[in-house]
Amino acid sequence: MGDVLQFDDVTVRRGDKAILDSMTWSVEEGERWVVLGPNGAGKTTVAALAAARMHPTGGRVVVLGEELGKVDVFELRPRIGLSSASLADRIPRSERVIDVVLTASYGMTGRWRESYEQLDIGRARDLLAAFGMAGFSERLFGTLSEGERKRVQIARALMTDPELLILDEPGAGLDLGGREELVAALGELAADVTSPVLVLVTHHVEEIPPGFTDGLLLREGQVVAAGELESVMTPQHLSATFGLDLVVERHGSRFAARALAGEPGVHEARAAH
Ligand SMILES: Nc1ncnc2c1ncn2[C@@H]1O[C@H](COP(=O)(O)OP(=O)(O)OP(=O)(O)O)[C@@H](O)[C@H]1O
Repeated sequence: MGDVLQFDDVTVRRGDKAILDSMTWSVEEGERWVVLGPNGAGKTTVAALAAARMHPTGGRVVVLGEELGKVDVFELRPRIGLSSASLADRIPRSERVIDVVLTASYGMTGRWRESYEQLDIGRARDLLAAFGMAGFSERLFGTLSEGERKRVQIARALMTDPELLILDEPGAGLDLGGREELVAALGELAADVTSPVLVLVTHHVEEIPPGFTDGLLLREGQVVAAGELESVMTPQHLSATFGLDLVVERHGSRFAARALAGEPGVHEARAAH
């Protein structure tokens, strides 16, 4: 039984389609998960369930010890940090960066706690600095680059000091430098024992930060593999997940994948095994 997340036989239906199909998954304290799969695999659906933003059609979802459907989600949500494209779309472009981060804590308390004002501002500044955004506090959110916005969103998601942090495609739309900066920042977060449990949704194995411990591979609403990254990140599992023959390489703490097709040298190397 996962202390942090427990999905038992979870199904989500939309019309006559099961976008998640009998999914079982456990997440424990201290783990750092990556949820990997192609477009339409059900990753965002998993993230929305884990963040208590959606209820399952069937089965049981337990988040931080509370079963969805039996808990007031408005009490549960402040314990979960979420960064996603749909939440980002709701951030006013005219809001100052420091306020984007600070308003996460208003959401938690539902009111402005005068006596905590300086503490909150200090925390927001520290979080922005941790994600390389120290000089951006007074800028308007709408004037930031895509990569800068992603980093502000993660700082915002951490503002309430959540027990669980869910990042749905934080690397989407970033250039190579932006991606590498994000991966490094998430690697630092993963290495910090005081960090919340992390769940990172991505399409790309190259975006898995160092220090991530576990992987959930999804295809068409079903689990292809789940467990320790070492055992999950095989060419067989990833090929089944993405529906094409893949070569998977590990360089230190990072992964890379590419299609086997058009790689005769690789074919020969594999045939020789
Ligand atoms: N409200 C809905 N009605 C019908 N189908 C839906 C609905 N929401 C999601 N789906 C479908 O469910 C499937 C899974 O969607 P989901 O967004 O969870 O996938 P994903 O793995 O996050 O995809 P992507 O990588 O493209 O963001 C998709 O085929 C999507 O079209």
